[in-house]
Amino acid sequence: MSEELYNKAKVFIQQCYSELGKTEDEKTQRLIYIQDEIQKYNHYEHTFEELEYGAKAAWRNSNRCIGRLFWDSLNVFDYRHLDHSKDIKDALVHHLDYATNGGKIRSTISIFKPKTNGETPVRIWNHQLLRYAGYEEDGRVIGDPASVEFTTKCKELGWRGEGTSFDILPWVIQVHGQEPTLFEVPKDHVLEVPLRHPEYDWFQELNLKWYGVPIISDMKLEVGGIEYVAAPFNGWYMETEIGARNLADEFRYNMLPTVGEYLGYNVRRNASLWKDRALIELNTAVLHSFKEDGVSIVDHHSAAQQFHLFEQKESACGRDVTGDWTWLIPPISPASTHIFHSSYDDTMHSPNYFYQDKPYE
Ligand code: HEM
Ligand SMILES: N/C(=N/c1cccc(CO[C@@H]2CCNC2)c1)c1cccs1
Repeated sequence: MSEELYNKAKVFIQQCYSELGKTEDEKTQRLIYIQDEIQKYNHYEHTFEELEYGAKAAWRNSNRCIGRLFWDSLNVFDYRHLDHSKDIKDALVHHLDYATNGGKIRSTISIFKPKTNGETPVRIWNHQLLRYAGYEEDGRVIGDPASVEFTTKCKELGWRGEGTSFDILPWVIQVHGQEPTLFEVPKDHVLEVPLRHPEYDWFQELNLKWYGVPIISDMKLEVGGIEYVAAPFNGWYMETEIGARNLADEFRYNMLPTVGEYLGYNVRRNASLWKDRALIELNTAVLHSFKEDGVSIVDHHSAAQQFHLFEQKESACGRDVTGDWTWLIPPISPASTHIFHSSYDDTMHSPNYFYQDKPYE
C-alpha cells in the first residue's frame, strides 16, 4: 500500500517541482521527507504550494471541461485544518461570497481534510452547493427532477422546503462518519438571475430563473495519491448548460414545449423545427439576462474559441491536450465549433477530478 502511495507521490512531486522551477536538490530533499512520512503514517501532507498546483493541474487535466484556458487562475482556499461542521459551513459561505463577487465570478476551490488510511474526515453530500429541490408527489415533480433523490434524503434528515419550483437545497455536511448536519443556505448570499428575453415580453411570464454560480461539491480531487473527497469548486456557466439542458431536458424542467407554443409553433409537427427555435430563444434569454445583471457567463461559441486557445497554449508548452469529445462539443450547434471537427485523446492524467461513491444510499 505505502509503496504504491510513494510512487504516486514521486511522480507528482517530480512534475510539480519541474513546472514550478525548483532545483533538483529541492526535489530530492522533499522526496526523502515524504518517503519518511509515508513509512511512518502511510500518508503525507502537501505544502500549500503543492496543493495549489495540484488543484490547477487537475483542472487542466479535466478532459470534459471546455473552460480550461483559465486553469492557472484558479483561487485555492486551504481548509485542511477544519474538523467541525459549523466551521466547514462558515468556510462554504466564504467560498460562496468570494466566488460570487457581486456577479464577477472568480473560479475558486475550497479544499478540506483528505482521506487518510481509509478514514473519511469530511464529506459534502450535495452535488452542487447551489441546486434546486425536486419534490415528487403522485408521479408529478415540482422543481428539479434531478434533485428528487437528494431532496428525499434531506427530508428524511428533517429538512422542509417551501415547495416552490426553485427552492435552494440545504448543505448536508458529514464529519468523521457521524450523522450529517444540515444548514440552510443564507438566501442573501445566493445570487439568482430571473430570465427574460430581449425581444419577447411574454418570456418573463414563464417565471424562470437560475442561480448564478455552479459549485460542484461531490467530486474527488486526487493529487499525488492523496484523495481530497471534499473539495468544492466553481467556475461560471456556459449558457447551454442552463438553456439547453437544465431547463430543456424532458427529465429536467422540460420547458421546450411551453416556449415553442409561446413562439406560436405547432409543437406536434417536428418539421417546423419548433424544438430548435425554442432552444435558441431559451439560450438567448439566458445570455441576455445574465449579461444584463452583470453575472459572468460564456456563450458556447466563445467558450469553444477559448478552448482552441487553450489547445494552442498547451502545445506551445510541450504538453499534450487530452479531452472527451462527447462532452466537449456543446449541446446546440455543435458542428459550428472547431471541437466537433477535431478528435481528442481521452487518457486521464493525474492530478484530476473524479466521480466518487455517494456517501449515502
Ligand atoms: C471558469 C469557467 C468554466 C466553464 C465555463 C466550464 C465549463 C464546463 C462545462 C460546460 C462542462 C460540462 C458540464 C456538463 O455538461 O454537465 C464542464 C465540465 C467539467 N469542468 Fe469545467 N468549466 C469551468 C471551470 C471549471 C473549474 C474551475 C473546474 C475545476 C477546478 C472545472 C472542472 C470541470 C470538470 C471536472 C468537469 C467534468 C464534470 C463531470 O465529469 O461530470 N471546470 N466544464
Ligand atoms: N460551468 C460548470 N459546469 C459544470 C462543471 C462540472 C460538472 C457539471 C455538472 O455535471 C453534472 C453531472 C453530469 N452532468 C451534469 C457542470 C462548472 C461547475 C463548477 C466549475 S465550472
